[in-house]
Amino acid sequence: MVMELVCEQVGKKYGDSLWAVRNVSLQCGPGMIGLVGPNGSGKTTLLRMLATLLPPGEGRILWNGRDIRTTGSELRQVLGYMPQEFGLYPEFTARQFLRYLAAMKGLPKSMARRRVDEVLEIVAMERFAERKLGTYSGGMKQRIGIAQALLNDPELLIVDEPTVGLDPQERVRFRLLLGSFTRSRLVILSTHIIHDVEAMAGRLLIMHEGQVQADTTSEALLKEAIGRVWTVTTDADTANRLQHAYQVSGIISQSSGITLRILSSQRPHEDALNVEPVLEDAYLLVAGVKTAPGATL
Ligand SMILES: Nc1ncnc2c1ncn2[C@@H]1O[C@H](COP(=O)(O)OP(=O)(O)OP(=O)(O)O)[C@@H](O)[C@H]1O
Repeated sequence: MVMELVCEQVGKKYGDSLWAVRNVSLQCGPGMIGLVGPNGSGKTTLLRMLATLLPPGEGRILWNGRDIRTTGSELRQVLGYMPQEFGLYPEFTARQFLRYLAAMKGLPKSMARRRVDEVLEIVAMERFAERKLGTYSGGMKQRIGIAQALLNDPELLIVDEPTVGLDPQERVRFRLLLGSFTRSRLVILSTHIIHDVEAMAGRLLIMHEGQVQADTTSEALLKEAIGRVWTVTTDADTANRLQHAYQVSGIISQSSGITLRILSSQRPHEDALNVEPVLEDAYLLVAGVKTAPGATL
């Protein structure tokens, strides 16, 4: 089965001057791609263009070699999309809601009933299928969001910030669930939290101000960060000075002093110890983001 998504210098401008996405060129095949970047970096805009919900202002998007501007309905047949916010009808049960969406997506009635049961099973929600959506937790709602995106057994699954609002346990469950889909599909998952994709995505696209700043892998990112991550335990004044002078990826306050995790090519302090990077350090080095004080090590 061919499964290729290509972006050729794709751009989108809102109003006269704000380029939400600019000059994005990509070639994507099966597997999971993590689209990572801070809020406002253009992830949603790019995903909406890929999902045919927004026409590109510039450039072309090709699915299996054909421009989706003219063959959008073909792509929509094999597309599952879970937007950042989707409307759930609180009075519907999960089963009613999914049957309704299956009908909207044009699945024949006989097939729809079976498929609704299948997707409920995939997201492990059969037990709650007769409960009203208004009574669901955030994690349960997200599972239904994924279930609706899977109704047509999509080749291309696009998921926009699925873990926002989930508690840590729900996050882990959700990651495992998504990870199980990737084998025979192209899954694009956007997040501003690198942990959401670190174990699953073979490829990471780091977005910054509408552009793909890095097209890389977790391993390559980590490799680049070797030798550039330090910890130092010091007094409050020195810690304060270091925080202003360097990029900091973590802070812990202890009775022995304040321990900073510092990202720097050079040793930031004579007592600083070089430590092994984790993906978050590596990402912050590329993204150049200063972490707010209070972040954990
Ligand atoms: N409909 C719109 N009209 C005007 N500006 C918009 C619109 N949608 C997004 N933007 C702007 O475009 C830029 C990119 O936004 P976008 O939502 O694509 O980023 P994002 O990385 O998905 O962020 P978030 O996770 O916060 O949604 C931001 O500056 C945003 O304010």
